[in-house]
Amino acid sequence: MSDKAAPAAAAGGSRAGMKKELPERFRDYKHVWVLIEMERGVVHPVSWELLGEGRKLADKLGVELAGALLAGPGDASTKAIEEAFSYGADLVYLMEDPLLADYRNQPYAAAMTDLVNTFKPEILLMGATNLGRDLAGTVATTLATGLTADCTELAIDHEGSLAATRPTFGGTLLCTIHTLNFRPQMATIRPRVMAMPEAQEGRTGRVVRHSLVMAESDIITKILDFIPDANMDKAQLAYADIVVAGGMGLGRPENFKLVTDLAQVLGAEYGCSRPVVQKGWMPAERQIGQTGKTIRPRLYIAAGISGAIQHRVGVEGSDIVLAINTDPNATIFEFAHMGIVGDALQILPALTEAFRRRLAVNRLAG
Ligand SMILES: Cc1cc2nc3c(=O)[nH]c(=O)nc-3n(C[C@H](O)[C@H](O)[C@H](O)COP(=O)(O)OP(=O)(O)OC[C@H]3O[C@@H](n4cnc5c(N)ncnc54)[C@H](O)[C@@H]3O)c2cc1C
Repeated sequence: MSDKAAPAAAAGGSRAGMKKELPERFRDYKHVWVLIEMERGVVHPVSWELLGEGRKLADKLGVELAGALLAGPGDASTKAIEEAFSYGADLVYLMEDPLLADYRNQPYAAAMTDLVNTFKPEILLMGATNLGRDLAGTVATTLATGLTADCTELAIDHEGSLAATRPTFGGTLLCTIHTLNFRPQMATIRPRVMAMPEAQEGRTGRVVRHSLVMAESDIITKILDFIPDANMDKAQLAYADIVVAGGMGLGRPENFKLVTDLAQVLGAEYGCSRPVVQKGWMPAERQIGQTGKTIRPRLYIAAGISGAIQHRVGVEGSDIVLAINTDPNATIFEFAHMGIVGDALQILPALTEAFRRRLAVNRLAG
């Protein structure tokens, strides 16, 4: 690692093979950037997912991939930087300042805007998290650039523009927005939509330090206290190893206890399909699918869920999908890895009991 500034462009000839020549005013804009979102020393995993995706975009453009890390002094930045390199970053732009220790829109937006104006990223990606959504809007407005929010897919089109896909009209359509005429081209991306990249141990890169020019007296918000986030379970659902979900096939709200019982025995998170939320049987943060959470667990158990496309897009990154459905022709069996044709009201409690016994035996066996 070094504190030297980055070279002007990556080796490999930038924009090779792209059809459109860039306007003169865009010539200085290089690199694909990802915000490494860190709060209280903990990096949000969406940052690594975006570095994995950013790597593909940067390779397509023939430019470098950078992480932008805003942190308070001693916020475990060294570990975060090493991880960023291992997940594909060539360099990390680091701003360390006491004003960046905890997220506040004003200093974070000032820091990000200054970094962008100084180092000119071509593409800037952030997670569609609470922090990312709040920050990206302010940064895009300040920079007078376009922002495609809540994306589910990213690509580089034949002109070398970012092509960012997101649901629109309440999820009834997917639209792809091409942002060739903006710099930086900004997008927020939903957690878990992109696969987690393989870490390459020992991979290293450069660190470029930059200072924040701001005083506490410039900031209109003050942090008085921290209150635990009542919605933390949302994040846990998206990143859970095992998820058990129920759909309309469960018939009545009381029957969702069969889902939560199995989830509890397996140490899993639980979720549901959209009509279940619309009926008020489960809270909205438990909805899985195109207009809910995207999940990528090792095991997804779907009980009484038909497998409509809007549900499927939220679960198809799961390693194993186990479907329980009375209808042998249900769509979910087209993409499930394992299926049980039968009544979920009987099968769920049977699975819960079987797992309970097995886990008890395992515990006794040490
Ligand atoms: C714009 C838009 C966005 C959407 N976004 C989402 C989204 O994010 N997530 C989402 O899930 N949906 C979403 N939907 C809705 C989606 O199209 C489906 O309507 C929904 O997924 C169906 O939910 P379901 O499978 O629970 O219910 P149903 O389609 O009613 O399916 C119930 C299933 O249960 C089975 N069944 C019945 N009884 C039993 C039993 N005793 N045991 C086992 N199986 C049984 C049936 O055979 C059937 O397959 C969206 C729709 C639109 C238009």
